[in-house]
Amino acid sequence: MIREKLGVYFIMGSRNAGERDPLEVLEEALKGGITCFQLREKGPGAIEGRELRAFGEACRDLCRAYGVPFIVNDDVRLALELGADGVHIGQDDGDAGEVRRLIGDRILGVSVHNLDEVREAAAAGADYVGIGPVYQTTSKPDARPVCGTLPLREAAEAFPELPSVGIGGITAANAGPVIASGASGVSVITAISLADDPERAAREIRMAIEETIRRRRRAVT
Ligand SMILES: Cc1ncc(COP(=O)(O)OP(=O)(O)O)c(N)n1
Ligand SMILES: Cc1ncsc1CCOP(=O)(O)O
Ligand SMILES: [Mg+2]
Repeated sequence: MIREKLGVYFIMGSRNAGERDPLEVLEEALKGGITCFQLREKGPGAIEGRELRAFGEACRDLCRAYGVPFIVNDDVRLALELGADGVHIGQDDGDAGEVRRLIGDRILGVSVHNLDEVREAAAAGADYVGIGPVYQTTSKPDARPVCGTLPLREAAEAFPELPSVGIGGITAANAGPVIASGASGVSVITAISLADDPERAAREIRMAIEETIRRRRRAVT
């Protein structure tokens, strides 16, 4: 079940780790307990072609070694070449139904911003939706305005069968309300990729969401 794999969904490209080796950062994040990884190669200095494929292969192999799904952002062809476990697309990245046909039963994630888009993603066969930016982010210059946690709550209430993740500005300190709103997980770039200690950062986010889940269980029993 993909829902169980979305808890701490780390996203990174080769340029998101500052001065550090991104593969070392990914391995530390895996040791810290991330549950899903997305290769998102964007922005200044983004690599492409053979270099990107080699980086993608190294990310994929690390994820495999830790039993964590490896998702590719935007690029269906790269995902298929790398034998990725799935693809994540946004509203401007093509038709979700067509991507579903191209990737077969691999994981399909779709970015959404309102209930109409959630409905369309579900109809196209999405396995999960990404909703955000929940909080202020510096990682996506073309992000929509901050939406807070309300769209996560609305999506969880209207489409309980479709798992969601919150994204944008999420840290261990503010992950709780995202999960409390009904999301199955949190997607994170900066709070892990630029942490002094990515392993500890990943572990702290995981502990924060597990604590929220425990509190919710206690509240309903
Ligand atoms: C899990 C997750 N949620 C949302 C996004 C954003 O996708 P998109 O809107 O297509 O923006 P880019 O990431 O392509 O810049 C995501 N990548 N992952
Ligand atoms: C890809 C994306 N989509 C919405 S916000 C965002 C960036 C999230 O990065 P960060 O965790 O650094 O805020
Ligand atoms: Mg995209």
